[in-house]
Amino acid sequence: MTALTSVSGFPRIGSNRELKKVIEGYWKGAKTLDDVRTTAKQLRAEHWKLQQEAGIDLIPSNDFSYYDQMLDTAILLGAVPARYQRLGFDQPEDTLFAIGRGYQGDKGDVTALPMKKWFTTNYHYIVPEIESSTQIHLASTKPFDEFNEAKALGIITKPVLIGPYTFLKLARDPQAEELEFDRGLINDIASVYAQVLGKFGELGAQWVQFDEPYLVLDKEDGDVELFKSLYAKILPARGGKVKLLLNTYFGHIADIYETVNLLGFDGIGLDLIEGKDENLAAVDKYGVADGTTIFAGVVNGRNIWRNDYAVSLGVIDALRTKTDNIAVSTACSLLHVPFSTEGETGLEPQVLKHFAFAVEKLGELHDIAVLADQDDTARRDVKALADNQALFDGTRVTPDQAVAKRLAALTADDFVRQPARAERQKLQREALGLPLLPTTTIGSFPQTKEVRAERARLRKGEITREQYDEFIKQQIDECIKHQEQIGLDVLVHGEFERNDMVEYFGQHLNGFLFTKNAWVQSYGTRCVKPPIVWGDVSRAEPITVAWSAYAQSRTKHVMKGMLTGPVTILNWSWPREDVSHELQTQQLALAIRDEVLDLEKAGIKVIQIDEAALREKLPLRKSDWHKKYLDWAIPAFRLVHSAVKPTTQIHTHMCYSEFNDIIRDIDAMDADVISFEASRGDLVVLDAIHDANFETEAGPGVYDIHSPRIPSEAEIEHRIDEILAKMDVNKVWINPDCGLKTRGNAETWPSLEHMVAAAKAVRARLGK
Ligand SMILES: CN1c2c(nc(N)[nH]c2=O)NC[C@@H]1CNc1ccc(C(=O)N[C@@H](CCC(=O)N[C@@H](CCC(=O)N[C@@H](CCC(=O)O)C(=O)O)C(=O)O)C(=O)O)cc1
Ligand SMILES: N[C@@H](CCS)C(=O)O
Ligand SMILES: [Zn+2]
Repeated sequence: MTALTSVSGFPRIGSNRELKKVIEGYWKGAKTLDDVRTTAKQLRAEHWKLQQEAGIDLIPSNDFSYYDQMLDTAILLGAVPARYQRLGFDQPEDTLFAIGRGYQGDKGDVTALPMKKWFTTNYHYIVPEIESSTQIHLASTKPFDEFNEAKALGIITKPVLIGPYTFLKLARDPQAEELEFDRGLINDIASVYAQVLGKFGELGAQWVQFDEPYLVLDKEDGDVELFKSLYAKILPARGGKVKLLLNTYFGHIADIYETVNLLGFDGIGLDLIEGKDENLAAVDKYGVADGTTIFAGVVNGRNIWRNDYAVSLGVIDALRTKTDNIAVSTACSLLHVPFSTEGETGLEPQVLKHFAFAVEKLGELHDIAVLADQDDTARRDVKALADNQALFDGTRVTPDQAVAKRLAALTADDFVRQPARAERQKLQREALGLPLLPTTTIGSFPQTKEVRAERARLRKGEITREQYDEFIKQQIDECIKHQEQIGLDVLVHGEFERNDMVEYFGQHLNGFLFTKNAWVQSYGTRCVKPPIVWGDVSRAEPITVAWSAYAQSRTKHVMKGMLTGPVTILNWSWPREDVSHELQTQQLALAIRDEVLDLEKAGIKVIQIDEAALREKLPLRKSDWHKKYLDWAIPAFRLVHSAVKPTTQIHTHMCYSEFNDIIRDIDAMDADVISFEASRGDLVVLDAIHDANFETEAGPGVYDIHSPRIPSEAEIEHRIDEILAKMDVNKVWINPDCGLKTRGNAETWPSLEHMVAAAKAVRARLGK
């Protein structure tokens, strides 16, 4: 019998981002809630049928979400903060959207719940709040409704839920530093999950999947106990009717595998891509309990490349020495890959044959499962295996010798900027003549419908490049005029010419390929279309120089150049798998270094090199931080800027501020200034800045740009005071959290006006 095939989760946004379009249409008043529900139902049916046709045995349900699966879980558990319930919406979707994106209208004024990165992905989840008054209970029928919906189509799905351990570890108590896992909360949560299992048993589900990616992180005191107490209560609820798959991904669970194995789950999902060696070693050491099926995650849910069947079969053969109960699975949800390669007519067939998006990965699961049950001799006759092997024989691209030569010629000095930072900071203060507490922004200004529409017209050939450039220049002019009017100190051009901060750079570099439609959900309805690293990377032409030079020519103020750094370009692209990330990042670093030096030549005195994704891709296990990442990521950043003049001020930006543990590594980037997000946790980062004697000047964001809310001047002044209590006033910059591209002009300008006024008020109080 062929091994079972299982999919952890499927993209829900739709082959043509139908879900995004209908929901955004609803928000604008152009679509009704019925339209949203109808599209959602059609998408679910379409996705289930696609998987059925591909021969998948365990097809997920409840992987669909209007906004985010973590938010759905909070709603399922009754963890909806009172302020959203008080809005009193009739329709549950309206409450859900208010939690996800905030609400300002006749029913009230609430900010959204905060978002965070979903482990090391570019997907953001909503961070649930559990207040002491929260009564955890089974509060929604969504998972059951979707199961029944599929059942009515003749498909018995495998419902998927975020597991209780991961939910609790990611939730927070708004009134406390840390969520207290007291017995009551653990019992209440476990009891809801037990009810869910029982109910699925009654409805006729055969398998239910609980996702516990948090198990791949290092364990803190009490974590293993928490996990065991939760599941000791949940597992008996199977009642012999339904099987429970404990699914893990984004790494290995070697440190808890023995415990998990002893608990008697019906299935254990292991990531055999990112956690391959450690997970295989754990299975080898502790074996597999009788009655447990290993869900072998061999099909990568985070890349776009074809699976190497020989490697996957090698993994399955190794597992077979321990158990015959194996299901072939995706290593994580396919949420993180684009929908299908169909329609990517811009790519040569010779290139496209190397790609597998979500739909193509279904075929791979099926092929691997069929091959897994054959011996070596029989496998040799299978065409699918021979065709697959051919993809991995030989070299795909001709190496670029010039790039290799340039890298080989680098010396240790190329990674060190001279003179030392303290000396540079003095020289820059004199050269730039900025006031105390200088004000600036992170780079982008609102990417309005008008800006995007003009770019769409250029793409369709409806306007010429000259007309488009003229339009962008007008946008820059207006943006500069406004910035001057409100009195910002360091100006930006606004990034109007960019579709995205990574795709745009890829479009100007050799070695990249682009898709038409390979969108991946980033948060809510927002998607990204990462470019693909196909060959060796070098700069094809100056990328931003003309725009920055134009902008500088329009003002007497300092105009900040705006670049994306090498680590972020790689992390938000689809990287090659035939060469290391380190090498690809170095190639990118040289390309961006060329751009930095050209900007300097063009008279740009302040250059920001965004490394928004540097913190995000920090390995999940601390033991991997340095040897697997920081030891090459930080030097790559230094390579980008080491050759500039002492008076050229280098800024960097990170959207994520949880870098207390790597504060010295951030300082070792040797930037002159860093700006970063400053939501709730950041007071802690300010302590770290203080304690570590952080050398880099810093701009902890003084207001949250993810919300349309306009912060008052007093509020920002208070925030600046909080910052000054922890930092040397001579090293503080005043800026928002992140770029303003997703905001509207209506809220952007008053917010910035308040920010500048607050900075001036504090300066006046300090007598400066
Ligand atoms: C800073 N962030 C970024 C991340 N990752 C990136 N790669 N880029 C980032 O900026 N990660 C963390 C954060 C938060 N994440 C995001 C992600 C996505 C957006 C966003 O605004 N996305 C847009 C799409 C952006 C884009 O590529 N726009 C194109 C047009 C694309 C399009 O839909 N075109 C239409 C036609 C145009 C029209 O008429 O409107 C079409 O093809 O049908 C462009 O500008 O040219 C989104 O809408 O999802 C923000 C933060
Ligand atoms: N310069 C970019 C950084 C975003 S992380 C922007 O302002 O949008
Ligand atoms: Zn940012």
